[in-house]
Amino acid sequence: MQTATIQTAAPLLEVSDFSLHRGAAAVLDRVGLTLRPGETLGLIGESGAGKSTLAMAVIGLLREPEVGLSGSLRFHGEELTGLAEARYRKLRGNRIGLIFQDATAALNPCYTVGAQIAEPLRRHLGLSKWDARERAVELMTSVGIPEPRLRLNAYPHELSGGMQQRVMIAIALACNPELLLADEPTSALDVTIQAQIMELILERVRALNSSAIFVLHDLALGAQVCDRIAVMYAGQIVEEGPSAEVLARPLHPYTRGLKSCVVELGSEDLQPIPGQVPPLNAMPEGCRFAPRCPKAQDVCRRERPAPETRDGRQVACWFID
Ligand SMILES: Nc1ncnc2c1ncn2[C@@H]1O[C@H](COP(=O)(O)OP(=O)(O)OP(=O)(O)O)[C@@H](O)[C@H]1O
Repeated sequence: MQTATIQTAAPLLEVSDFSLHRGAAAVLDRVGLTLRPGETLGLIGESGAGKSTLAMAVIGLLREPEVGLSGSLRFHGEELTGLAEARYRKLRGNRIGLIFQDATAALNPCYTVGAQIAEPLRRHLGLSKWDARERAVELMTSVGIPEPRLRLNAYPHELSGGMQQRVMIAIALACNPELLLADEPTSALDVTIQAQIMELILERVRALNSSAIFVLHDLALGAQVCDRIAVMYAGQIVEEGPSAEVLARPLHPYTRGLKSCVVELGSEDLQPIPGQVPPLNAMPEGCRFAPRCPKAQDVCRRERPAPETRDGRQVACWFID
């Protein structure tokens, strides 16, 4: 979709001031994001930043009373926090698809892959057994599974990791979802096929004109495959904006740190970010990055900076250059 069209379209997903607590700990702290139809967003950050937690909350797999929720998650204007499970079931696997990082764990070992691809087609689209089977063959072809008719009857363990991931992509996209959540979709795969699978997901997302959120560790990969990037640190979004600009000129000190890790990797100038992410039960009062930030002043330790619009992006820092 053209960038100008995307910018004016009504949001598909709107996350505002959204927090998620596990006990007293704010795993997500006042997160804000907007995703428009046809847009791809990379959610980038270190392990433990809260990326998967946000994806799981959007798809309704982390709900009250298991966790505490506040703020708002809207899908096509419909509030998702507090949505009845029966309603969520109509969205999940239908209008919102999900790809997990580990297909072996996500696929049911007791059912053939054909049955697992056909299930959402029958449940959400009401296809007959025969039609669902034929559509499953088409979907398997579209994700590059050779001899799909033969493989319909295979159990997950009979397929390679890459083929299992292709099956999961077929399931996630079976009902042409408007939104795809892909949580580290290639990290459990061999390096040699990671790029192929990422390319396949992007190609299918574009073909369906769907929106997608990719949960990733890698800033450079996120910038390469997504229209926009949101950088998360310790449960907060510190910077969000168009990928090329965020990568070329990061404004938040944490994004800069991530970039220097990527760009300098393998060279003698590698500059790892000093220190560690604080534990959930000991988060700093103000900016959560302050203890590791080279620019931190008293105000950073005292008060959390609100996101500010700068050069077409949102940056949460007291000292943006
Ligand atoms: N079931 C759980 N119980 C308690 N704490 C949890 C649970 N799952 C996640 N957490 C904590 O929530 C925080 C966010 O975790 P999350 O998995 O969302 O991060 P992430 O950015 O997706 O990391 P990764 O890239 O490693 O998946 C972490 O501090 C993690 O330890």
